[in-house]
Amino acid sequence: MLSVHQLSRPGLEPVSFDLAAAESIALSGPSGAGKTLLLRALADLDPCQGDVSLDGRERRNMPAPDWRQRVGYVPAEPGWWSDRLADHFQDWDSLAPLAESLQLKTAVNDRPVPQLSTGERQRLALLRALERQPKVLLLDEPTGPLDEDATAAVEALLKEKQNHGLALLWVTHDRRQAERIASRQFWIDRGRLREALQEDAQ
Ligand SMILES: Nc1ncnc2c1ncn2[C@@H]1O[C@H](COP(=O)(O)OP(=O)(O)OP(=O)(O)O)[C@@H](O)[C@H]1O
Repeated sequence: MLSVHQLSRPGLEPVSFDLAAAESIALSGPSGAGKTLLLRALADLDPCQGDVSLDGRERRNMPAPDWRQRVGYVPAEPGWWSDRLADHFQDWDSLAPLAESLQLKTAVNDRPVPQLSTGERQRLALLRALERQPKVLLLDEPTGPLDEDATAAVEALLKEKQNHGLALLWVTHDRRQAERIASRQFWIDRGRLREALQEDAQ
C-alpha cells in the first residue's frame, strides 16, 4: 500500500517504512519532534526528498490532487474557508449518519463554522477527510480536544473504516490510545524516526 523510502526534509531525517492496507500505526514523540513535519511530507504538502508510492504508483508521477485524495490528512488545527459548513463537503446531507455516530448534533448545521467548538470542528474535519474516501489517512492528534465518549466514537468509526481497508498513521500523545488503535508503534525524536519494539512499548 503506502511505501516510504528515504523521505526527508529539513527537520526530518530520512525515513523508510511500509504501511499496509487495513493497518494502523501510532506515531508518538515529544512536542516539536517532527510528527507534523512527517505527516505533511507524506501528504505532499511541503517540499521533501525521497520516494513515496501508493499501491506501486510513484507519487512523483501522480498529479498532487490525486495523491491528496488518496492520502488524506487531518491536521491538528484544520482550516475552514467558509462560514457555511456544507460548503466544505461534497454532500453534507449524506453524511448525517456518520456525523451522528461521532456524536455531532444536527445543530452543527445551523451555526457558522467559527461558532463551532474545537472538538466539533475536529470531528467535522475527520468527516471531511473520510468523505473523499482515502486509502490512507494521516491523523494529527484527531482526538486531542475531545472528551472520553467522543474519543471512543472517533476510535470506533476509524476502526470500522480500517476493517474495510483504510490504512492509518495516527499521531497521539496518549500511550493507552496508541496501544488501543495501532498494532505498530513509531517513536520520533529530534526528527529521527524509529519503530518501537514490542518490549519498548510495555
Ligand atoms: N516548515 C518548516 N521547516 C522547518 N522546520 C519546521 C517547519 N515547520 C515546523 N518546523 C520545526 O520543526 C520542528 C518539528 O515540528 P513539528 O510541527 O513536526 O512538531 P510535532 O512533533 O508535530 O510537535 P507537537 O507535538 O508540538 O505538535 C519544530 O521545532 C518546528 O518549529
